[in-house]
Parts: sequence; structure tokens; C-alpha cells
Amino acid sequence: MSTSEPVNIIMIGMAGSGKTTLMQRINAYLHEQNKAPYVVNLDPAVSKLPFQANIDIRDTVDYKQVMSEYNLGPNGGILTSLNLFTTKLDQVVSLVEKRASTTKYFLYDTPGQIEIFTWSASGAIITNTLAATYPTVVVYVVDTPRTASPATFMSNMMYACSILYKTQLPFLVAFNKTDVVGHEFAVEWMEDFEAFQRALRQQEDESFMNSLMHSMSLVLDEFYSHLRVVGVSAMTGQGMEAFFGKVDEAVKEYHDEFRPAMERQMEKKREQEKKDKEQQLQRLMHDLAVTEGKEVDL
Ligand SMILES: Nc1nc2c(ncn2[C@@H]2O[C@H](COP(=O)(O)OP(=O)(O)OP(=O)(O)O)[C@@H](O)[C@H]2O)c(=O)[nH]1
Repeated sequence: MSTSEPVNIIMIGMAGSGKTTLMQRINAYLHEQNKAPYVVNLDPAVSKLPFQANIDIRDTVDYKQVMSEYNLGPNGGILTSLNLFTTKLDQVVSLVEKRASTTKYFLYDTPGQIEIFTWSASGAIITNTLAATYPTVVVYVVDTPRTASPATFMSNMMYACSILYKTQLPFLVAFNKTDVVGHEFAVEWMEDFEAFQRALRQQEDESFMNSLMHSMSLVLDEFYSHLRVVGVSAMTGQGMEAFFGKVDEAVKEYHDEFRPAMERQMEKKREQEKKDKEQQLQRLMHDLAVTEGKEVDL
């Protein structure tokens, strides 16, 4: 792996978690380090970007026009705009490839509608296409102050888990807004199952919800054990160095695990296609022989 190898960083997170502000902070940090990134905005509904995007979905798709043309609400409009944009993704990839010899980091801001990455086709096309070219890391941005109660924490982590499950890409949870509330409580809850159970008990007395949450937290325990986590503040810039340390770890995981698994899958697909072709050819030969009145052994 060369040190100048490009890295795609995709920001995903709930609306208001601070993705755009974090992009701006990372952008400023990398400029200070003389590593100016290439920035791609994939949020068609953002009204004002605090940074200059090299590629902006809004230059290609007019989200308001999509809403009226397809008679959609805001969420449907965003999803459809992204679907329309994925038809141009090959152009994005070729622009990225052109810049790859001079740029290390390629940053992608996404809409707060994270269901795009849990079930829509465009989300999967975007992550798979990017990951097929260069090391790609998904950064799941969490609004730390708004996640300080056990119930919201767990629901946010379940979203994170489903995005990881869907993308299967190296994953980093960035607890943002640590200038307001530190993320240590979250790390403790993830590392110490009993600590989370205590927090649950403090929240309410025994109820159906708490026992459900108890069961769900058992499921999430396995997810936490492989999770990469960092605390950042997009506002103050706190945690930037640690953030890039974790990105490096995620890139290593891409090379050690993701890439070989992807290549194995592609090899399997190629073998299956070869087998299918051979079978089709055999069937064709058989049909030709039958029409000519000959018998063939297959
Ligand atoms: N205190 C504090 N506020 C932050 C931080 N990061 C973002 N914010 C604020 O959180 C709000 C939402 O930030 P955005 O960057 O617009 O969030 P987003 O995730 O891009 O939102 P959507 O585009 O709606 O998905 C804004 O008011 C930001 O100023 C942070 O680190 N600390």
C-alpha cells in the first residue's frame, strides 16, 4: 500500500448530527496540512454549503423540480434525486481517478435520510462503486449530546449496525459535538455491558421497554466489540488527529479484509458466469442436434 494511495471517506448520519460541519472542519484541517481534499456533495437538498465542493449533485439534479415532476415529498425527492445522480456515478469515478495521483482524501457528504444507505439501490451503488476503486471508509456521525440517554443511544447504534451490515465496509463511528458533551459515556456503555444496564435501570423502573432494550443491548454487544470509535468536535476541531488515526486503521482493514473478500466474490461471479455460458452453449448444441435429427450425448 503506497502512502499516497487515495482514500474515500463517506459521511453518513442522521439529520443534524453535524455531517456538513464536520466535512467543513476536515476540509480546513487537511488544507492546513497541505493535503487539500477533493469534496463531493451528494446532498441535493442542502441550501448552503460552508465549503467549496469539487462535485455538487445540485449542479446535476434540481431536487425541487424532481419533487414536483414526480409528485414527491421532501424525502422521496431526495431519494429520487440520488437515484437519478447514480446514473452519472461513472463520471464521478473518472474525475476522482484523474485527481488520484495528487489528492489523498476524497470526502463525500450525504443527506440525513440514512435509509438511503440501509435499503435504497442508490446507496448500495454509491458505496460499492467507490469501494471497488479505492479504499473506502464509512464514517457514521453521531450527535453525542442527543444520544446521551440509553434509549436514543441504542436506537442510533442500531442504525449504525444496519448501515455496517448493508455496506460491509470499514466503519468508524464519529461521536460529534464533544465540545458540548464528551463521548466517554458512550465508550463506557460499549465496553462495559453492566454499565449500560445500570444506565438503563436508572432511566426507568422495570418495564417491557427496558427488558426489550436489555435483549437488544445483548445483540449489540457483539457489534461494539469490533467497532472503531472516535470523539470529535466539528465546532472546535478537537479530535482531528485521532480521527485520521482511525481512518488509517480502517484503510488497513480495507486491504486486509474487505478487498480480498471482494476479489473472492468477483472470482466466484466470474466462475459462475463461465459455467452459465458453458451450459447455454451445451443447450444450444443439443437443440441444433435435435433439429438436425441427430442424437448427442451431453
Ligand atoms: N456545538 C456543536 N455544534 C455542532 C457541531 N457540529 C455541528 N454542529 C451544529 O449542529 C447543527 C447541524 O449541523 P449540520 O452540519 O448542518 O448537520 P448535518 O448532519 O449535515 O445535517 P443535515 O444536512 O440536515 O443532514 C448546526 O447547527 C451545527 O452548527 C459540533 O461539533 N459542536
